[in-house]
Amino acid sequence: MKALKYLNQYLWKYKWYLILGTIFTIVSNLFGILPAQLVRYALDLVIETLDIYNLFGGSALQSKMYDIFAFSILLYGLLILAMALLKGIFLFLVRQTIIVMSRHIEFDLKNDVYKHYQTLPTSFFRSHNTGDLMARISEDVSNVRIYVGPALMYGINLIVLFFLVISYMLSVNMKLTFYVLLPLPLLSISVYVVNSMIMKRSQEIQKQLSGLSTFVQEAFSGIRVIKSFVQEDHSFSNFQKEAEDFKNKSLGLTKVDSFFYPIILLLIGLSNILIIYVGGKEIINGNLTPGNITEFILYVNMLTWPVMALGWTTSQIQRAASSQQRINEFLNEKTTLISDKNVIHALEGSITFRNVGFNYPDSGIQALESFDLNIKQGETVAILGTTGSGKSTLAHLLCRLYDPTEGEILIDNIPLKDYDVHAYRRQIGYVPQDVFLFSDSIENNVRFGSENMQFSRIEQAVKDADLYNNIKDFPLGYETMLGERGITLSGGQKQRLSISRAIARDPKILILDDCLSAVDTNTENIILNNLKRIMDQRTSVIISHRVSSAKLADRIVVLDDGKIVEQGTHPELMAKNGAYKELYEKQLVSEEV
Ligand SMILES: Nc1ncnc2c1ncn2[C@@H]1O[C@H](COP(=O)(O)OP(=O)(O)OP(=O)(O)O)[C@@H](O)[C@H]1O
Repeated sequence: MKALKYLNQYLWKYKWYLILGTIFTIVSNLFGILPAQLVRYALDLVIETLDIYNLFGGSALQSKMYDIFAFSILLYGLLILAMALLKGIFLFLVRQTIIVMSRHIEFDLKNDVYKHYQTLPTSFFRSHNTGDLMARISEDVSNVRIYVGPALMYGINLIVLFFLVISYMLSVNMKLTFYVLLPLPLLSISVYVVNSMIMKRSQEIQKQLSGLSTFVQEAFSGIRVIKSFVQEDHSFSNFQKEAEDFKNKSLGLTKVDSFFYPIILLLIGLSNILIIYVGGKEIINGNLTPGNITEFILYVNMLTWPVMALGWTTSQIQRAASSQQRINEFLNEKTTLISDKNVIHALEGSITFRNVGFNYPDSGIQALESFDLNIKQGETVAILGTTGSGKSTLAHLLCRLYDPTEGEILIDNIPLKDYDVHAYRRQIGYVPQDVFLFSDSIENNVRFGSENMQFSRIEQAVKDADLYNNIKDFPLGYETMLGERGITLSGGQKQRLSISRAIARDPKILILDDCLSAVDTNTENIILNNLKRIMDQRTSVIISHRVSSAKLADRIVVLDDGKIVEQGTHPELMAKNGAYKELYEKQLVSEEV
């Protein structure tokens, strides 16, 4: 329950909706209760007048009496109708305030969670699956919305109605009120017991649903692998297992739910029997009129729905509390990639790795060890190495997706940790190893959020990445839509589009992480030559496992197991007869083959 405190800030923000909603709830309930009294007046009037009416049997006065009597009944009827209409209007206003408030809160909370997700480090996204992230921002926020919307509305309604109905009941007859309310403690206990069971089962269902979404998301992201390995049946049977588990858990919840309503109806029925029995005795004793009994029955039935909703409301509140707790868990996660000084500096582009060591926090794998490297402003450095030697890790550290666990990185002799993260990243062009394109047009994928980027710049970037001729051949040109992960493009085209995106923003430091692996050596040459031209006076770090990518670099650094084993120019390294030469000759032979 404590977790729900987090929502108070939103309730405070939209307090007027809540205050007005409460006022409308009180008014609508008043218009709901008054008809019960009108029914009592009308019924008592009928019973009392009927005797007098019969007394004047046959006389002219009787028909006159009938007219007055009929008119009075009609008036009561019209009044009851008017009250129902007014109650309806105010109920509409209750929904227009409290439910509208809940939608505003849902919107704010979703935005806050999304905004917070974006501040979290990459390690966070590695240690939590996408299904879980999605579940917390969608289902959990929806559960919380139900608490600040319908649950709060029914809760306020129940309190107001209870207060009004019970005070009216007490004013009519204390003894009858006592008997009518006798089953209430029993009701509360059963509501509590059943709700605890509902709660436990709902949590299990929620967990299962998160697992199910992760499974489906992963299966369809990897659908090509599933199909090519003919694993559809296997994948389906795994899905069925998960879905079956979900179904069984849901059925368990339905079973508990089905107990809930009959219990409440039984207890309400018990109250009705008590009214008739005790009320009947009170009529005999002359303390009550038949109108009072009808009024009481109406009151008790008026309480039926809110009392039933009480169970639903408490279970929703508990469900919202567990959802909010899950949301808070993520909201309490703080990024470690903070900067005390927030230096904003126009980069020149010199990079220094000083005794850098790095262990991945989630796996503990040491990817870099005592790594020292100086890259001058304007230099093009190629990083070569076997797989798993730590090349991509260097790119991650340069983009400050992680901080080194030892040593430090200096950019223009200022520690990278001191830079304002966003201002720094804006001056970096990073092409990741696993290309990611958005389901949007080619133009928007290159522009990528830079609304003011001139089209000529996009066009030039596309030309420099040697993608221009391909785009020209597409019927829709730059407007060609790319499916999820850009499946309409070939691997090499995707890589080139990703390069265009990085160079279009005119970076001061360009980091290419093995992003020429899917293009042929000829295209690779064209791109590298263009990059040499556009990155003149700017720094480029070209990571690759192919020596061909290194040929235009000013310097080549060879990595092995997180350490530099060789560095120098191509002729220098060839003369060394070491790892580079071995790699070069191996790749040359395989290319010739
Ligand atoms: N996010 C991660 N979490 C945990 N360990 C990681 C992560 N990324 C990489 N590693 C590990 O760190 C080591 C270096 O990986 P890195 O990706 O830097 O190698 P690489 O040289 O770029 O390899 P490749 O050429 O195959 O991409 C590897 O042992 C790898 O398993």
